[in-house]
Amino acid sequence: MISVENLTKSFQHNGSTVRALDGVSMEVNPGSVVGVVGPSGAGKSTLARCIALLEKPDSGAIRVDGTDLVSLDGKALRAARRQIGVVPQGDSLLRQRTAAGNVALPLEAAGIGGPQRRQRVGELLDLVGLTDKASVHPDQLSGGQRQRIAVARALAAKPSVLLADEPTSALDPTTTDSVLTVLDRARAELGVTVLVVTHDMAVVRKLADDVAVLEDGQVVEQGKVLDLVAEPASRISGTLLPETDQADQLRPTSGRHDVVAEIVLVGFAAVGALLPEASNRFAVDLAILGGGLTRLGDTPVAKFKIGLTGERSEAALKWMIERDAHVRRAPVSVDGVAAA
Ligand SMILES: Nc1ncnc2c1ncn2[C@@H]1O[C@H](COP(=O)(O)OP(=O)(O)OP(=O)(O)O)[C@@H](O)[C@H]1O
Repeated sequence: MISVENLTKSFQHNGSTVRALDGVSMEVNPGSVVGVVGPSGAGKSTLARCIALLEKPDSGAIRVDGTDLVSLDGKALRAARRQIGVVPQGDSLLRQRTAAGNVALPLEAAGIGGPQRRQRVGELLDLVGLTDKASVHPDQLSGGQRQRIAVARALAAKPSVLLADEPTSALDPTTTDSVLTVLDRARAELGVTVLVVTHDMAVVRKLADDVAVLEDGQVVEQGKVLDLVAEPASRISGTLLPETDQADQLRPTSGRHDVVAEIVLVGFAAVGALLPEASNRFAVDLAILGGGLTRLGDTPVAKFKIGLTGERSEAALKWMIERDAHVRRAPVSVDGVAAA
């Protein structure tokens, strides 16, 4: 478990103080993929650099299994750094070295030689799906392939945490997917905890179990992605789920309903069965007025604006809430007609 506690970090810039981290606390569960998101300048990279022990915070603690890494120096600090593999922002491979040579770098630094090194490099190239590119130089690789080699290099010293700073920036969606697949494999096959700093919500959508949203150096939201999307007021919900109002514009004839509500359904069972079952069980007509279905990781998640018509509409809605549907009521006007 990594626990970041009340981290602060300021920089002097043109005579003024920039507070890059302003009391950041977060918990990272072992073996999870955590997305750190937020606008440009929010402090994401500074947080990543502090966790990677490349930057010393002004105050606060970074505990890994109870040990505060901020207080370490010398040999203990170098040993702690090896526990954290870093995929730096941008193109970080050495041009004059082959793909295999780049992956081998941390092993050389650790004094691992000969057959052991060759075997480990082979395993890592296999993990990132680039065995056939072992003797190719970075210039002959695509942007996505270069990033996958950077991931392999970051994993070479068998770290327990992999930290990737904007690993998919400047990549097209297909190439982004290939890099995300590699990060997912690192977690699944090596049990590595993955922390991804990104401004790209597609990364959170496809990969992250947990997310922390940074703004002006502070964490303004954090938690499990599937929990946060169910909270209507969460920022994550607003960005990751289909927009119900926009879809409404395509369907202007929402008409009169006894109850109008916005509903979030998480998981196959809820998405597939809850609405038809409620309609049947309570003999209500159920219209979908907007919204849609998406996937977060492997989990289907739906957000619909629904209109219920029939005497037992309220009971149907209550029944769905009891079965873990997350419901927000639409404003209802005085004559009982739901405002569209
Ligand atoms: N070495 C530095 N010297 C001076 N200011 C810095 C330094 N590093 C970061 N900052 C400032 O700290 C703030 C946070 O920067 P940081 O790079 O951590 O944000 P970010 O969320 O990663 O942004 P981006 O998405 O644009 O990379 C910004 O105002 C930035 O200008």
